[in-house]
Amino acid sequence: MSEELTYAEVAKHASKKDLWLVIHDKVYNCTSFVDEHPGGEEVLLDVGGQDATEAFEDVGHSDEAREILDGLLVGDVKRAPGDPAPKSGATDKIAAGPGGRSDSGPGLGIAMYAVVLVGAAFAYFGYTYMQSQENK
Ligand code: HEM
Repeated sequence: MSEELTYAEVAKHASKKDLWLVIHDKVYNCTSFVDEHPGGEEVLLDVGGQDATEAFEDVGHSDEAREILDGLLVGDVKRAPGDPAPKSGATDKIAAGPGGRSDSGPGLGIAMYAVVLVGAAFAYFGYTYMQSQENK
């Protein structure tokens, strides 16, 4: 038998001493696990009282991690209209880490080429201008 909890109810449990997470529409009480989490307490606190489905899945947690989840189950979440959609939370920061930064790499590369080209063009025209002045 599992309890049905509203989103508003889950949102009340967002502190380190009382931490619930929603993953795949199920509510987990992670209070006892915060200190043991191999990924650190910070990421769990970031998504405390919220939907952590995306954050949890983005990391690609092992089956072992999923077994731990089973032991923390409190109940099912009952979504009401206007409840927040699943969000990625802390994973944004992780995605923007070494892997995420490479995404902006190609864009920056093109910008760098443009700067070099424009610089070279200025240098060329400046040089020819000075030459023409000298020849006067
Ligand atoms: C109650 C929910 C969670 C449980 C039971 C859990 C459990 C675990 C476990 C057992 C590991 C070790 C690696 C593995 O077995 O996959 C791990 C690693 C990790 N977890 Fe979680 N996790 C939870 C939620 C989250 C959330 C919401 C995030 C948010 C981003 C997160 C981020 C990470 C990261 C970044 C690692 C990698 C740590 C490393 O390899 O240095 N976890 N987690």
